[in-house]
Amino acid sequence: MSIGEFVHDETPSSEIDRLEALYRPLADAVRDLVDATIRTTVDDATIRRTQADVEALVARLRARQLDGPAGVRFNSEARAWNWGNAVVGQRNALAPPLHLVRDPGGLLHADVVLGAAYEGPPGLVHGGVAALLLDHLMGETASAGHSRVTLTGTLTMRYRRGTPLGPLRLEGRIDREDGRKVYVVATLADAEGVTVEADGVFIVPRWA
Ligand SMILES: CCCCCCCCCC(=O)SCCNC(=O)CCNC(=O)[C@H](O)C(C)(C)COP(=O)(O)OP(=O)(O)OC[C@H]1O[C@@H](n2cnc3c(N)ncnc32)[C@H](O)[C@@H]1OP(=O)(O)O
Repeated sequence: MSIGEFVHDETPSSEIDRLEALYRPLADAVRDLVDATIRTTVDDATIRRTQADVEALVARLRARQLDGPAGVRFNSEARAWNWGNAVVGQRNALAPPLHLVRDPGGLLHADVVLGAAYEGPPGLVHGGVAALLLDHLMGETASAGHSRVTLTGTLTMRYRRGTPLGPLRLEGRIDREDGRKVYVVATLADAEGVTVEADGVFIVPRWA
C-alpha cells in the first residue's frame, strides 16, 4: 500500500454530507435487495423478471462510473470519506454498515444488526465477518480519531461461542503503545455477553 491511495480532495464537507444523504438510501435499498434475494420464496417467473429488472438498473448506473475503486479521500477540514469501504462505506451495500461512536475515556463502540447476508453456521455470524468488523473497529481505535494512519499487522481472534445473527455490539480500546506499534483489544457481544475477543497489533507504517 502506498500513501498515493489517500487522495487530498477539496470537496467541501457540506457537499460530502449531501452526497452521503443521496447515496445512503440507495445502498440501504440494495442491501434490502440482497436480503430479499436470500429469503424470497416467490415463483420462478417472478425471479426471472426480477433478474431482468436488476440487470436494467445495473446498466443505468454503469452509464457513468469510476474505472477502479473509490479510494480514501480527505479535505482540509479533516473530513475523510471512503465510499466503498467494506465495513463503513456509505455507498457499499456489502458493508453492514458500522456506525462508530467514540466514548469519553477512549473506548470506541458500534451497534450493528447483522441479517441473513452475514450468516456462516446456521443462524450464526460467519467467523470471517466477525473478524472483518472487529478489524475495522480496532483499526479506527488505533488511528485515535484519524490523527494517524495505522494498518493491521497481526490480528488474533478467540471465538468463545457462536455469535447469533441480530443485534450486536463491538467495543475496542487501545491497550498500550510501543513506538509505531499500537496494541488494541476488542470484543463482539450479543445481549448475553461477549462472543468473540480480539487483540491486535496495528502499525503506523514507516511511510506515514
Ligand atoms: C485513518 C483511517 C482509519 C481506517 C481504519 C481502517 C482499518 C482497516 C484495517 C485494515 O484492514 S488494514 C489492511 C490490512 N493490513 C495490511 O494490509 C498491512 C500490510 N502490511 C504492511 O503494510 C506492513 O507490513 C506494515 C505497515 C504492517 C509494517 O511495515 P513497516 O515497514 O512500517 O514496519 P517495520 O518493518 O518498520 O516494523 C515496525 C515495527 O512493527 C513490527 N511489525 C512489523 N510488521 C508487523 C506485523 N505484521 N505484525 C506485528 N508487528 C509487526 C516490527 O517488528 C517493528 O517492531 P519493532 O519496532 O519492535 O522492531
